[in-house]
Amino acid sequence: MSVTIVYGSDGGCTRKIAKRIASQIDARLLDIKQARRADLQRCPLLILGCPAHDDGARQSDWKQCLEVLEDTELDGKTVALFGSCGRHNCSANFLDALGALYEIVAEKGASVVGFTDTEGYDFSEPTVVRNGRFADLASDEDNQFSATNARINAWLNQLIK
Ligand SMILES: Cc1cc2nc3c(=O)[nH]c(=O)nc-3n(C[C@H](O)[C@H](O)[C@H](O)COP(=O)(O)O)c2cc1C
Repeated sequence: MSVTIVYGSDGGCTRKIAKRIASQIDARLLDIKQARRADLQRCPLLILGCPAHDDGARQSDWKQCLEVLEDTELDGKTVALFGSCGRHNCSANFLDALGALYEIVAEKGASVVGFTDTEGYDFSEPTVVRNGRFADLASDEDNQFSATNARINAWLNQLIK
């Protein structure tokens, strides 16, 4: 299956996770700064990666380039989301950036796959929880980086199915 991973990253954590995911599946890797609508449009499985920055806001490149995603036809497409986040003083908005991306792709008719159990995470009010689970791969690179590989594998198993 053709897979495209589009990510944004300020500090490199999300890029690192994107590379780990790409190394396990046959995926094309694109920074959101370089992505064009056709890149997002032509793959059956689109994976979007975004860290939480500034009180749960989307990372800066995702803010600037969001129209690429907004202009893409996603009806009937399969989309998976992943994010890196953390910082002890951010637990109230842990993964909010992903919640906003989830809303955009779901409203455009995409089917979101790859959910993660919330057990073991430190958070209070995440907007990306759906039916009691994170609607994405949630990586806490600041506090729980040793758990990331196992979380990637469990999430990828759902996507590959
Ligand atoms: C300026 C700044 C603001 C952050 N704000 C949040 C936040 O609101 N919520 C959260 O869960 N994590 C927050 N974090 C933690 C980052 O999401 C985490 O370090 C992530 O791995 C960074 O990804 P990147 O290296 O790909 O940019 C923040 C980090 C920084 C540097």
